[in-house]
Amino acid sequence: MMIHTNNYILNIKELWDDVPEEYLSHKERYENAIKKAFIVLKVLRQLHTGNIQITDHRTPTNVYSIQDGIFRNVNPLLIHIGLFWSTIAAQASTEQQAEWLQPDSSMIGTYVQTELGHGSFIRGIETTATYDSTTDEFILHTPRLSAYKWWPGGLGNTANACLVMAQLYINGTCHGLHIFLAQIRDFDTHKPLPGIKVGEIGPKMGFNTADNGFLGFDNHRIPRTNMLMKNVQVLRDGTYVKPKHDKLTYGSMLLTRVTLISDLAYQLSKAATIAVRYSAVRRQSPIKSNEPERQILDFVSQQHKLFITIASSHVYRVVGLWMWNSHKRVTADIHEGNMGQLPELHALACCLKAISSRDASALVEQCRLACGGHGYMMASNLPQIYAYTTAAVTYEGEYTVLLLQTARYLVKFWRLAAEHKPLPQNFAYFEDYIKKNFEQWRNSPEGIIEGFKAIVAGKTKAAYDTLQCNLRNGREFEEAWNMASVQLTNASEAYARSLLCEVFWKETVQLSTKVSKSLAIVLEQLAELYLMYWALEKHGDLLLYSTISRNDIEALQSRYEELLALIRPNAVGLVDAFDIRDEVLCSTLGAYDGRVYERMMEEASKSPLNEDVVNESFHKYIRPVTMKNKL
Ligand SMILES: CCCCCCCCCCC/C=C/C(=O)SCCNC(=O)CCNC(=O)[C@H](O)C(C)(C)COP(=O)(O)OP(=O)(O)OC[C@H]1O[C@@H](n2cnc3c(N)ncnc32)[C@H](O)[C@@H]1OP(=O)(O)O
Ligand SMILES: Cc1cc2nc3c(=O)[nH]c(=O)nc-3n(C[C@H](O)[C@H](O)[C@H](O)COP(=O)(O)OP(=O)(O)OC[C@H]3O[C@@H](n4cnc5c(N)ncnc54)[C@H](O)[C@@H]3O)c2cc1C
Repeated sequence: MMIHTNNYILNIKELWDDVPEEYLSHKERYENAIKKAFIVLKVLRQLHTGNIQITDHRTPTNVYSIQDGIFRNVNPLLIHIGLFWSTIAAQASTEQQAEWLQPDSSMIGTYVQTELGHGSFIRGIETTATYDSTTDEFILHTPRLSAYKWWPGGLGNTANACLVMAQLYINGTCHGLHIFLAQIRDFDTHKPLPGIKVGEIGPKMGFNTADNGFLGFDNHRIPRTNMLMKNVQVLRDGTYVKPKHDKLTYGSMLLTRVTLISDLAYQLSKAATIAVRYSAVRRQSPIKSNEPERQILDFVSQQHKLFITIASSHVYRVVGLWMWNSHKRVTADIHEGNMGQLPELHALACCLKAISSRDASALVEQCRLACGGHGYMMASNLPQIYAYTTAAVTYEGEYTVLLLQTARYLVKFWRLAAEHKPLPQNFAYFEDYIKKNFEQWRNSPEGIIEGFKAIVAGKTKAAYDTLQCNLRNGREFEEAWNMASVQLTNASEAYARSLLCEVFWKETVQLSTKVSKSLAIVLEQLAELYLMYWALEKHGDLLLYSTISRNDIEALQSRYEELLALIRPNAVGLVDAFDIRDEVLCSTLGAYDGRVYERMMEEASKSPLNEDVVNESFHKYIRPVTMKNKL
């Protein structure tokens, strides 16, 4: 059968709610989501086996985007699809993959790493996997409460299998963290297997259909061959065969951090679409006293809040793709045994994941605020998009922790520069900074990119100098590092900003040669706006570390305001171009037809509190008090 994915899925009635999910209980929400998840999974399986074929162009992001509309929240199978299978595909041996990656597999899995006591510092994970050579098995064990797994999506009620991160012990020697496949529930009855304590962790700020769970093992045995053995092996006699790089086990986190950048771009495009369309419909006060009320989109301060969101969505889409391609290249190299590019990829993924999630959640919240009171309604969908987006600042590596990873990389290159040792081309600007080879400031995108590099160099130098000073004062390295950590994270943030500006500008200029002149103009305006916005936000840093002057900053401000005016006529067209269907956007404020007030009233009529003209609580609680008072 040939189908168009969007139309096919959108026409499955059971996927769409009559009652908005906010009115459901915690339990009902899960049950509703799981019903939909398995309808979607069935379609995905049919696509995989070729039983149905698609006629539309499909990328991982837009399949995911349809799901976003269906669930309005999170697919409880998100981790099964996004992390469980991909980790097996990346880290299991060929034989294991042949056995486990069957399209009709009974396994519903999740990725189980974080514990009650440890999330960021994964070397501190306490779950153990001890090899028993007499039975050729690993014994999974949770030694204490803090070692309980806590958070994995889909674990609470749905998964019957999982990939567990645990400390590997062989003959009393700990070999560090490894990944094991463990069945946790019976495939037929779904009851937890003996030795497994599993459940759901309760309501959260968002992700309430994600079925996050806890898990403890009481000496639970699995076959030796259930350790993921592509990069590392334990042989039958207990011999440990080391991996080529000891962080290959962390590969799933690396891949997810890369993927997340594009997902955040998509969340931004949803928020921008809602807020810009609403701002074109909403009128509030005249600008000149003799005029009718104006669309709030005509207020320049409103444009300042919204156009940066449109631009940032493009930035993260472009940079997300750039990172995806780098990841593909580096993975192919690793496959050939060459690990040389892995540290750079890790450093880039860490700071870009950190900054993209932080920017995206701040901008989604800005869009919500830009919709005034109506943005506070769940029916605007902005609160849900915010709750979803802000979680990404924490999961898959907490913001500060990831910035500190990138700082390690920057400090290494600064040390080379300080010791006048050869530097790779992409860090040549460290040497220029040391030699005070400062470029004359240019008020142009290229000038801003150079300026941002000067900030990276200046902030890395400041952090490095503080680190050295702490060491000279007799501190241990780790303590000296902790004392310099505010400056180290600042340097990492600056590095991410310089990358975002440079990659986005270069890619846009290239793309502009391939599209119509009129489109090229708009794309370049957006890219320029992005660079100007951040130059103005960081003008204090530019004054500290580059040759920018007060006059230059004033000129940048004027150009920025000029760009807002130039983009204004295309603002609605730009968000329409994100091409997000109403069913996926799920917003009374952001629908394509602009019937904002009608839709708000329609949604309000669905409130169970409007079912009865007089709610029964009146008779139970209100009347006895108010009538008594009257007597
Ligand atoms: C369309 C699809 C949309 C996708 C949407 C996805 C939605 C997802 C939903 C939510 C799912 C969430 C899942 C999770 O959260 S899973 C749990 C994630 N947990 C974390 O990320 C923990 C963060 N902590 C860490 O990663 C590590 O603890 C940390 C890196 C901080 C430190 O590790 P460790 O202590 O082992 O490191 P060391 O200090 O010993 O060594 C540091 C050196 O190691 C290098 N390194 C670290 N990580 C990596 C890596 N991944 N790859 C390569 N190299 C790595 C690092 O550079 C250091 O090197 P140097 O010593 O040379 O500096
Ligand atoms: C919605 C959601 C879904 C999740 N899904 C999964 C999942 O599917 N599977 C899974 O295994 N896990 C999952 N997690 C867990 C997630 O990966 C962790 O919460 C995350 O890695 C952060 O760890 P933590 O909670 O221990 O925070 P902590 O590390 O305790 O952080 C608390 C604070 O301490 C600071 N801090 C910690 N260490 C340092 C340091 N070295 N230097 C400076 N500051 C530091 C942090 O910056 C932060 O401010 C999920 C979490 C959420 C919120």
